[in-house]
Amino acid sequence: MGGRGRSRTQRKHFKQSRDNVWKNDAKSDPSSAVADADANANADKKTGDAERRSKGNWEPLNTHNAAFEDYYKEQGIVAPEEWDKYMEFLRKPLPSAFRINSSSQFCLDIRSQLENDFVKSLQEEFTGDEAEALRPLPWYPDTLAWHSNFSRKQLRKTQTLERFHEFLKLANEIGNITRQEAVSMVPPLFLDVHPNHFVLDMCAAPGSKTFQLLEIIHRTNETGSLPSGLVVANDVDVQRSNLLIHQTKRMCTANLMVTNHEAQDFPGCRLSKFHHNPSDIQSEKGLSINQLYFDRVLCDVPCSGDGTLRKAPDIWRKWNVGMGNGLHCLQLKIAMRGISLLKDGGRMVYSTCSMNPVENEAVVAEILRRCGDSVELLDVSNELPQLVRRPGLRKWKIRDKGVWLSSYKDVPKYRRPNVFSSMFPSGRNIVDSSENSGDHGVAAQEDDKNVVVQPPTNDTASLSEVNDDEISSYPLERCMRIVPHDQNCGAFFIAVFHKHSSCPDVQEKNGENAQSLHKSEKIAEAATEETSNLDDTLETKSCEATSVDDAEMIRGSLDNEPSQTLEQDGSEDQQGLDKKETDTKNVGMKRKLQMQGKWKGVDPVILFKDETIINSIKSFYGIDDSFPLYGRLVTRNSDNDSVKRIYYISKSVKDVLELNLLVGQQLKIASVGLKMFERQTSKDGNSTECRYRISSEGLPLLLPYITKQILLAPIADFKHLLQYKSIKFGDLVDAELVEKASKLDLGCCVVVLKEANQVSSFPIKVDSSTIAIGCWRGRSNLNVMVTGLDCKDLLERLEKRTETENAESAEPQNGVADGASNLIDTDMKDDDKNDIVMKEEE
Ligand SMILES: C[S@@+](CC[C@H](N)C(=O)[O-])C[C@H]1O[C@@H](n2cnc3c(N)ncnc32)[C@H](O)[C@@H]1O
Repeated sequence: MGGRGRSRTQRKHFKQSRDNVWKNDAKSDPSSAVADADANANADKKTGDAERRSKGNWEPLNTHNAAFEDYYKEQGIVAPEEWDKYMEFLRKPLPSAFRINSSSQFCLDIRSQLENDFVKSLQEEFTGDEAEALRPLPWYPDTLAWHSNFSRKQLRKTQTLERFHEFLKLANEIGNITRQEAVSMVPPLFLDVHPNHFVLDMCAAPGSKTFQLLEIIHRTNETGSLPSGLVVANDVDVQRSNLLIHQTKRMCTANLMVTNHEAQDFPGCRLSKFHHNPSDIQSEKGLSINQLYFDRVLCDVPCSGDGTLRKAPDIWRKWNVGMGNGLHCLQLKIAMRGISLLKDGGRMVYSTCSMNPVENEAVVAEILRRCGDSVELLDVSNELPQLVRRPGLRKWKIRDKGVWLSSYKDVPKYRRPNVFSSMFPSGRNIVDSSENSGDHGVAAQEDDKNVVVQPPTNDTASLSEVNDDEISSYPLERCMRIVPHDQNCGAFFIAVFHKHSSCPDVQEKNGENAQSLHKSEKIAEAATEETSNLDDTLETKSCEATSVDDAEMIRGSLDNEPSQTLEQDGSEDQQGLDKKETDTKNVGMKRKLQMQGKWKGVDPVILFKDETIINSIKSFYGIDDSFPLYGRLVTRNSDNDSVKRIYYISKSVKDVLELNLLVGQQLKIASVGLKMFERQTSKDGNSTECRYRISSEGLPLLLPYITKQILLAPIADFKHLLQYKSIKFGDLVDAELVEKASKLDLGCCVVVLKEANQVSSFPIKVDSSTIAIGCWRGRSNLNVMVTGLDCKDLLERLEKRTETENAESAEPQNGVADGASNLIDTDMKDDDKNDIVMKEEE
């Protein structure tokens, strides 16, 4: 079928992505060269590296940082005898990795191409280490994730490698594979997601993990049906969210909602806060939910990012202890909000791409402390056994202002607004009788923290009770730390929580005060501001890390932010689509409408109810009644006359949207739904009875229900269409196709590839293997409405299939006969090509 994942990703932002700083390093071996376009590589690099380059200064990057080495040596992050190896790997460029998108229609073809073509041909070409340079990641299910370690030099060396490089580039651009750091693929695998789950990805941009979550949600759904779950992908950064929106477009999903909130304040959408009798409202509206609770929460928080040193070596220069210390509070707040949004029985994964215990084990321990028996840190040592990981630490220290601190009692009073008891292994606060409550030291702060969550009483201790060498009492060895030298990858930290029951204090406080700052949070934020003024400032902007400073800056800019996502009508104008329609009246109208939405600068999501338009679409394409259209279409424009794009939403998304309306639009929705219909701009189109064409993203879902404007094309005509994009009826080979095509109404139509032995019967039977493309029936020709890149890819896939089928059918025969039959085939194709070109010239 047109195939989920066939729409081309717009990569404008990726093109502005982080330069591969290893490129500067003349002496290093840039073995990560194939990852140039790594979708995750998006951090701004305005600083030193850019300056150095602009001055033409290409000296190798410094991969030394004494503070970093001192810090991690003291933490015992690896055994002393491993230290040199650990550092050696951290200084090496990161091999690239990619995932075959399981939702791609060609997933199996791609896997077999890798296994049977590239792995074999590369093995023949290379020996020794190079032979291992392309291999599946053993721990990833179904051989769908791959490690590739060829240097740029190697990629130019042989034809096989050049072909492999071309394959990777095209597959990535089309959306058949996703380039993603190997360790970054791990957290979603531990989340145990099912298609019926409501999943929240709290800090989701640029979206590589969201993409994985969506793939799992869609894993088992049959052609033309949608899963009952959904993914809410949230990120505070609007620009990074736009990357996510483009990235996930390739999924062609109606089960995704993208929001822009500070994750620590993610709205709970509680109906009971707005209505005295929420159950009446709920049953009256047919809602199945009265609050946003999730079965799964992914909490991939902003972090210092030192696990990405191999990919982003500029971190060597920037790293300082303040980065981790300054993020601890925010990470904790986000994780606690995640727990409170989790259903009883639900699972949350907390992850960072940092190796720092203050961002990792300290946060995990504090969650357990605050939640008591309601939450359990799971032992997942039996899951993904092939993934090499190390147990979490139970002992660590805090470094602040050049001093090592083993316990909170060592923290000087003036540093207590910055260094919190939760950062230490015991998490113990100190009750010091010399401190009175009027003091802005820890007592006041901890009092304040208790406004949010009552810590267990044994959380405070007298000075004499606290050991110098603290060890956490929680089973933190259940956490996982992935280090680079174990399996030649980046570093990552993962902890998996199970929520047994709600923790009433946490839940209530978070729910009630979702939009406001607590006094303690204000103190923490003041402390953060102070931290950022210190020598050891928070300055990371690495790809997978965003500092508190960024979040603050972004928060400030949100109010002035224009409609930025493509989903919003404002940016449609930017794209130059149908400009004439944006007359002064409409602009005025749109402004007014925007004002009506709760979120300034964000067009509200509106249920599309125009029956005349819906009926015209339904009857033009003969959409079967079993496909629910009414109540499932949304737009970002309430003026029906100027609606250009109509999106389709799943039942789960519909429920959330309705709840959101009832609770006063708490959710700031950047993008929602699957683009299904687009207003056609062609002159022919305006003369048809239906003014909307089916978008290529929407086609896979709608295809089984279309009974009109649909054609069945044999392989020769189908290939010609892909090759020449426009074919006159007279040039089509198949007489039946010519007859049927000329009888269609002018406008959008669908062309389905006729399988070898398929008989032409209507309605056309489709399944997950059906290949179809959107076309335009003009006065005398058929025009393809698929991007050139998609045509190229699809054509190559069809050629590949034909080759395989030919090879299989020719197997018992001798080699001479094989060659002959291929030659004839090729000659015929050339004849056909000439035929068409000649006729076009006529
Ligand atoms: C580690 S990255 C997430 C990577 C993402 N999960 C992925 O796999 O592509 C952290 C993200 O957190 C976002 N962020 C920072 N502060 C945040 C906050 N307070 N609330 C929500 N998102 C935040 C950043 O914009 C950044 O995109």
